[in-house]
Amino acid sequence: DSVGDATSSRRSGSPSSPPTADVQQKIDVNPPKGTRDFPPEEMRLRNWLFQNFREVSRLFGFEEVDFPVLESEALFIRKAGEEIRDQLYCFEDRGNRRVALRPELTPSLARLVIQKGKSVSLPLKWFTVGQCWRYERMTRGRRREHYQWNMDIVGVSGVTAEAELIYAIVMFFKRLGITELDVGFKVSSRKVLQEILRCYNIPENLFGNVCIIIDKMGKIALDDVKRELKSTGMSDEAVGQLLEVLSIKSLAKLEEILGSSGEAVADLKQLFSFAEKTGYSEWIQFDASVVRGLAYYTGIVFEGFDREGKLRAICGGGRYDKLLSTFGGDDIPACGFGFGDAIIVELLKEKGLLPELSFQVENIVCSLDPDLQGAAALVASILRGKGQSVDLVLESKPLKWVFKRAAKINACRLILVGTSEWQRSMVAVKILSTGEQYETKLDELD
Ligand SMILES: OCc1cccc(Br)n1
Repeated sequence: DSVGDATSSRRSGSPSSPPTADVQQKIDVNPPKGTRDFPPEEMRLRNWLFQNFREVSRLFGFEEVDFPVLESEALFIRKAGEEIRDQLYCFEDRGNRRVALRPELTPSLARLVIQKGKSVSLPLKWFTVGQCWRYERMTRGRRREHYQWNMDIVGVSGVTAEAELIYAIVMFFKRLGITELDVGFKVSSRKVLQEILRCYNIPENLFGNVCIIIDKMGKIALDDVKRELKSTGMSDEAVGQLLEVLSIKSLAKLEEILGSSGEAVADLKQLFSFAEKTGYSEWIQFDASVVRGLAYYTGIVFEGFDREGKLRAICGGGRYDKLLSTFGGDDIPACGFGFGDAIIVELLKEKGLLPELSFQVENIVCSLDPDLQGAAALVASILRGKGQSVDLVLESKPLKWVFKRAAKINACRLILVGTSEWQRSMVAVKILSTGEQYETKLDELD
């Protein structure tokens, strides 16, 4: 119906004004605030990064999926006061539907899993790399879009799933030359919070809100965190005890406080044991203050951080066992993570690990005689048919211009279609790195 809308507005709306002869007011050539263009050099880096996302996902046996950037707004409306809600890029479309540019990918994944229902066998291991949006007041000058790599495991209730996800990210870091001396993962479980809140008879329905408030620790003043916690109805004592537990950095200490019978300690001990056995325990550490800022996490949560503390969280994820059922789906356990494309590039720059990615074309083909432009196109198509890249010079240009362009596009070979050679079904070849040149029959050109 959007086409109809467009047409109807043209039919009923203002007639398009005839093209004016004078030069139009120059348009703003910058992309919208908070968004980025990807010119060739930036696009090469982005493709390199995404290729690494995809290769790690392949190594772990995950299948690629994708969803619309535009989703029903309802998918992201959660009561718990999350930042992601405040910054939702949402609007009413021409069909009077409330829609939003997705701020994250997990709700879309949950929607698709429910939609697929019994037609998909569990466990599902899906990954995606997708652009996500937030409408943030530009006062903070932050981006409004980024690309996120997500890996999700649906249908596995044990922490082997979280261990697998964290290990996938460890392998990704290793591929890029980032080591455990550069980054680490803070790991905790929302069940720690749950067990504390139960001790203080805090109602379960406040759980999400309390998590969101705690996630602000370190981002807003501690007194403001305390005030927000009290505003949920928590007593001073409960707030004090909660903050005390959240400062715990050792699993042994946590076990002293919570005992060893609870699920929180059991899950975390198992996760650390898997990390030990898989060989990445030096990458992870327990930190009770990690809760993550999304209301739907129910168990293990983790976030990647740079040990120099210069950057915001590099990635983050956790278990969200109730998300599918809150959407009306079955009660299926799930966990996953999101990994943004911007912070990692800042880290790579910091560490001097940005790759050198140059553009290269194998052949530049040109004819010096305008009557042989067609012949040059034939030579190009023969080479392309053999899987070789060709920059075909499309206008009659002096040889000096051709050599300059050959250097610019990093061409390996220059193929010249000249009048005398062509009459003998030959072309001239120049290897640009060595200067070696020779003639060859067209059908022997390889
Ligand atoms: O990490 C939160 C987020 C979501 C959407 C867009 C951007 Br930029 N950042």
